[in-house]
Amino acid sequence: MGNWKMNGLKAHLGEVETIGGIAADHREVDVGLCVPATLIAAAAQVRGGAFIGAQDCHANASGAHTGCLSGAMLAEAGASWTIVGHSERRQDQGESNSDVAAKALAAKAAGLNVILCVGESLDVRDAGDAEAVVSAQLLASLPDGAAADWLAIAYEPIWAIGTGRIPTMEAVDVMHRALRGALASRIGAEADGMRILYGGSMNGDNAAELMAIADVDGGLVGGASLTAGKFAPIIEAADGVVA
Ligand SMILES: O=C[C@H](O)COP(=O)(O)O
Repeated sequence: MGNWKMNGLKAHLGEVETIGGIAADHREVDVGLCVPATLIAAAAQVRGGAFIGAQDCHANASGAHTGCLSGAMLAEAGASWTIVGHSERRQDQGESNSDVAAKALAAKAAGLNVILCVGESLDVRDAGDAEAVVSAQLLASLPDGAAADWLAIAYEPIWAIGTGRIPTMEAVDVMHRALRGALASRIGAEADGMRILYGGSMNGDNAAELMAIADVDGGLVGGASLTAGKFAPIIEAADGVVA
């Protein structure tokens, strides 16, 4: 899944169209782009084989929430997915774990699939507490009724986002196993099928190795999803892992 964050104008819809065409050639892989809300409707017109997603969803279905968008609005515009709980929103908008769980439930109620993000700061990583802290964050953010047919998790170490740095493959493996275990402690066997994506400086050079890790089921990709040229090798790497 690509996350365009606060990037993209109508001039960039050609990238959506090209990525949609590549997605159509890789049907074994679920490919999507979470574009700015202003582009959802137009992107949905040219999406080809790619899903279109939003980047946030309000916890309420309607009401006096100036500047916010409900799940129904996002779905009507053409989104079939939304991200909730991205670290940039947790930080910039002060979203708490319970806010994130409420947003996920509201998105599900509107028929959206959801990617719920978790991840640790560099201080937490350096202190050696990352698995415990992120597992606790996940369980505190997990909505009631969490199930693999509508919810995916994205593990994004905050210090790896947009920095070109990634954890060692071993560290990713250890974290994803821990998150799978945390999920299992709450939802039992349903955890086996829930996709856990890795995010944070994934690119065409590291995607294959990251996605070959047993409990890594895909990627949440920022910068390298902005152009078809950079996103295509990641889609191809995912297809190679599926094959
Ligand atoms: O949502 C995507 C992530 O924050 C990763 O961003 P990045 O690939 O630019 O590091």
